[in-house]
Amino acid sequence: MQPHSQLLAVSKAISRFFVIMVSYKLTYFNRRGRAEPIRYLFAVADVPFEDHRIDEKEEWPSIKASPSSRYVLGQVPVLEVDGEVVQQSKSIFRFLGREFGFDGDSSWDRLQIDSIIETLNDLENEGRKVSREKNAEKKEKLLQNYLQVVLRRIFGFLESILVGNEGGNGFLVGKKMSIADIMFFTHVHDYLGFIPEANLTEPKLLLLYERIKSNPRLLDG
Ligand SMILES: N[C@@H](CCC(=O)N[C@@H](CS)C(=O)NCC(=O)O)C(=O)O
Repeated sequence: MQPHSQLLAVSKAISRFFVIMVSYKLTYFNRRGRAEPIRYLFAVADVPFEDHRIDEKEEWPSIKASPSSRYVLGQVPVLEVDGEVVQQSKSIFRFLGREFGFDGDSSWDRLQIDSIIETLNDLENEGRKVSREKNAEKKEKLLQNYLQVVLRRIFGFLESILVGNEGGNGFLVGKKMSIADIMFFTHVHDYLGFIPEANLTEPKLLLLYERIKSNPRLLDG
C-alpha cells in the first residue's frame, strides 16, 4: 500500500467512526421510486446527504451511455460514500440501516426485518405487474388478484407480526423503528398510490403508518 493510500484508508476509517463526517451522495431521478425509502432513512436518522436528482430524459441517456460513467450497471439509485460508488437500492438501504442503527438488535431481529423487506419487495413486484399490464382483460384479473389476495395476504402477515410484538402498539420488530418500518411506510405512503383501488385496512398497521408519519423528521423534505 502506498503511503498516500494508507493515509486515505486511515482518514476513511476515522470519518466512518464519526458517522456525521462521512459524506453521502444519493443519485436518482427526480421522483420517489426506488430512492424514497433511502431518503426517508436519511431523514429519520437525521444524517445529512446530497440528494442528487438527475433529469431522466435530458441527462440520463448520455450519463448511461458514457464509457467513463461511474454507474457501471447503467441504473440508479447510486450511493456515493466518501466518493466510493455503491449500487442496488436494497443493498444501499440495508447498509445505511446498519450504519445508522436501524437494523435490529439481534440476529433474530435482523432475520425478521429481512423477511419483512423481502415480503414488501414481492408486493412491489406484484403491484408493478398490475400497473404495467396493457391488456385490459389481463389487467383486471391481475388487479383483482392483487386487491383480494396479494394485498390482504401480505398486509395480514405484517399485521400478525406487529400484533405479536408487544400487542402491536410499537414497531414491527424489536422496541424501536427499523428499516422494516421505513420500508412498510414507503409502500403505504408512496407505492400503493400507483394502484388507486389499493388500501390498507388492517387496524394495527394503520396506526403504525400514522405513528411513523407523525415523525417530524420524515416528511420535511
Ligand atoms: N435492482 C436495481 C434496479 C434499479 C432500476 O431498475 N433502476 C431504474 C429506475 S427505478 C433505472 O435506473 N432505469 C433507467 C435505466 O435502466 O436506464 C435496484 O434496486 O437498484
